[in-house]
Amino acid sequence: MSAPTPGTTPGPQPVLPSPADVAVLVDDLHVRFGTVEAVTGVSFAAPGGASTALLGRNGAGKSTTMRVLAGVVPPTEGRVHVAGIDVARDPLGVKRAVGYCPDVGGLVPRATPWEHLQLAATLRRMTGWEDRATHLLELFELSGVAHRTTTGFSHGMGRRLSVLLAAFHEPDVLLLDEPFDGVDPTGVEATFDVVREATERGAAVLLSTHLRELAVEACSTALVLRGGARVADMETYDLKGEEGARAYRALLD
Ligand SMILES: Nc1ncnc2c1ncn2[C@@H]1O[C@H](COP(=O)(O)OP(=O)(O)OP(=O)(O)O)[C@@H](O)[C@H]1O
Repeated sequence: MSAPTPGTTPGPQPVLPSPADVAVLVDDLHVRFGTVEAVTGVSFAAPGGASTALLGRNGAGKSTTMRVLAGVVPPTEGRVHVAGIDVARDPLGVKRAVGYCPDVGGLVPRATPWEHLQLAATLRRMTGWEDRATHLLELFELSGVAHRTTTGFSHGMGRRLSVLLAAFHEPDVLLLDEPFDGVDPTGVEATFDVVREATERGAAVLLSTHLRELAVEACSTALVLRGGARVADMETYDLKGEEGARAYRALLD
């Protein structure tokens, strides 16, 4: 991966591997909503066993890109393969293959966390899932509310449950959109654990956030978006500390 000098225009688009060789392949993705061009020709590849942060300001196109990867929003143009599946041809197959924590919503208000897990296990025909469910509820400190409906959950509790549900079935591609939004330090640490566990078993993790420091902690590489376009593709090491903060600001301005 390469990073352009901060403040300059990005270099040429990356040379992309074959979809069979990577967990996620995005080739010249465009997404338009009427006259709004949310994503304007983004290309990147994400391998299994690695975590990639999608960084950028509000409106940069992060969530739209994540929705395409989750099979929720179709690409207007471009080629997108997730876990070997073409999202335009088989969005349902993609939905089955990934674990997706959307930036908002996704929870059933009248269901408890345990019922969410039961439902996910049933839909995915999982057996022997109870120990993992119990472990994850403890990790995210949700054991005490496992049998309470999510209606009265705080924003942070809902976010923690959404991350937990995305990771529950150990997907080959884990998509976390703004997992740290409003989440306390315990939830942040639990999310780091889930990302580490996923990459250690060979999954690809894509994590969208505008929080540079947490992206550095959670991910090994970063894709920086601005105005729907890719402006850098770099090691998160280069975004560390004061120098990293300056480099990041230069990419956004
Ligand atoms: N369904 C939609 N209809 C119209 N415009 C949309 C829609 N979804 C996204 N957009 C527009 O596309 C652009 C990119 O939005 P997106 O949500 O992908 O950005 P983001 O980087 O995730 O921002 P944030 O950090 O605020 O979540 C914005 O201009 C947004 O208003």
